[in-house]
Amino acid sequence: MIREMAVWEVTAMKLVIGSDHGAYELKEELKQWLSAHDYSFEDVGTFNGERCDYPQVARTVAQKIQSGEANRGILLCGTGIGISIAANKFAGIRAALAHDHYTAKMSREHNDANVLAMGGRVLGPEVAKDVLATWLTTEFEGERHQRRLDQIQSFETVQTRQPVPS
Ligand SMILES: O=C(CO)[C@H](O)[C@H](O)[C@H](O)COP(=O)(O)O
Repeated sequence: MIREMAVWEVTAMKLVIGSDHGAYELKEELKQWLSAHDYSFEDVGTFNGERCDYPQVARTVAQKIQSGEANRGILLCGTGIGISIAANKFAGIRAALAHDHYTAKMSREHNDANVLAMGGRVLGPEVAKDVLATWLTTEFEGERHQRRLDQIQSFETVQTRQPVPS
């Protein structure tokens, strides 16, 4: 059954947010939106518009989720592509690149995405806020989707660069 999350579930969420220079301005806008909606979050940078490397930001956010310091992450770069690729190298991370309301909703209902990736050079701030709000408040459906996530998780135990057994 699909349901929206209860207020206590939303406020208990520990968020971590990070971006590279390509989405620094979007990060600042989204932080204001999060504060206005009573979400608590940690900003791990970048803290200005100077060029930096998105894999480092992805690693910081992924490791905070792995350690339990945060339970959900928001990652932003120019397109959202590189930073989601990097985050998905970390065990237990399900980073979804979302561009609109539908992909944000599906990333939660079907994929239980624990990281939302967006592109600061792709989305305007109002669309990005809608994507974020949707992702934060949509529940995972479980059932058949859990079976598929279990299959994905089983790939994490396979040695890298070895053929994946069928
Ligand atoms: O997705 C990305 C990389 O795959 C991001 O768009 C980065 O923000 C982008 O590559 C940064 O590029 P820049 O020319 O160094 O600004």
